[in-house]
Amino acid sequence: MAFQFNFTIDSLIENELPALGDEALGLESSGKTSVLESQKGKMKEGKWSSKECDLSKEPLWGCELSAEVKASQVYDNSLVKSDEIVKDPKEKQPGLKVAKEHDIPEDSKKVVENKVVEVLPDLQHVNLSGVRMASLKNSSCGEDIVSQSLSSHSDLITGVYEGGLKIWECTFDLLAYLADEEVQFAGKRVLDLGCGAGLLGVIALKGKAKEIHFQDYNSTVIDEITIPNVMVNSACECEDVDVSEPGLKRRRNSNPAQELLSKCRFFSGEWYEFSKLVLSSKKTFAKYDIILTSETIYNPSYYSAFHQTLASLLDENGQVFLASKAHYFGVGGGVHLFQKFIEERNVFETRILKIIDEGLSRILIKITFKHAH
Ligand SMILES: C[S@@+](CC[C@H](N)C(=O)[O-])C[C@H]1O[C@@H](n2cnc3c(N)ncnc32)[C@H](O)[C@@H]1O
Repeated sequence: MAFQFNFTIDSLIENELPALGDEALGLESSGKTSVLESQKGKMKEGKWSSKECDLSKEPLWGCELSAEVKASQVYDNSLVKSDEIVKDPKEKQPGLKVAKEHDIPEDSKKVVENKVVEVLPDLQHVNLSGVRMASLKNSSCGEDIVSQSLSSHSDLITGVYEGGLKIWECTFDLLAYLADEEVQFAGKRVLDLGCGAGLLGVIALKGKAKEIHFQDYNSTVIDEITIPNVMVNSACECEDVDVSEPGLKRRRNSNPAQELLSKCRFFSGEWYEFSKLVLSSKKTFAKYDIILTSETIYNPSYYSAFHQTLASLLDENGQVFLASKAHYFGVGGGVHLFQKFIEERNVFETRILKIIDEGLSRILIKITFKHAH
């Protein structure tokens, strides 16, 4: 697949919407360069390194600490039972967006048509500015999150849009860690929780995971970004397979990209609702061996739902790899607050895997059940 970058769409958006800041356009770093743009320059080196990322020193912006968030910082110590979805009564919930499973479109060409594909080391993804631009033009249908994000000058609108239209920098930290530590996915059931672009799940797919589920709050993100990304990477993965290799058996008429895609399921919706949906799904559901999650603990008012989701969906010997900034200014969450929350609940234990100390620290942690062997 050709390497393509389309800077025209980015500049088109900037020209059409001159009053809006970089953040509103999903450009995460300070100045005019996005994390992704900086990655393009690093691409030739062919391997992830968190040190190479152009990392934002900027706090999350545009979000006032609401009364809702402040209220949710009072936690109760009740034990979470892993098989029940019990909402914390003290928690004031953001809109409980109903969860749904998304069908995988049959015509993969249609899904990626009019989308520009960019290449990162070992990965491809659709150009996000292009998707935002196209969504703006069709803003009369669906969730309309792009125009809401633009008009509110925010990458996060509680209960409306939760940030999945861009790739956040801790994703790159976790990608680097998974590669460096050669974390094994073969035969595993994996969830990319709060997936956005879904690059973590794509790496699990490439690592021959048995089953990969992708969840994002917003259905627009799943339809316009996650599914296309999984599709382009599945197709690309299959191009790399030498079918003439002796001994490589393949069913006649089988479509290898389709086979890879059939390992994937896609969900949108709020975390409590998502957990309920998969646990009650008619399709067989086995708990996840690995949950990958990046930049999902910024808002303390979601901690109860997040914790409950991990507790109800993680296999008893499973592990969660979580990447987060140490602190999210404005929203109030962060690693230390979340660790404190976990300690108080007494269900999981956490271990710090890596601290990336460049300005605002970013931290990778592993979460396992306390009783895991
Ligand atoms: C800041 S984005 C990070 C996206 C992606 N993981 C990354 O690192 O690029 C946070 C993600 O968590 C998910 N999320 C946040 N709060 C949620 C909630 N209460 N229920 C369901 N999903 C939520 C959103 O879907 C969103 O994609």
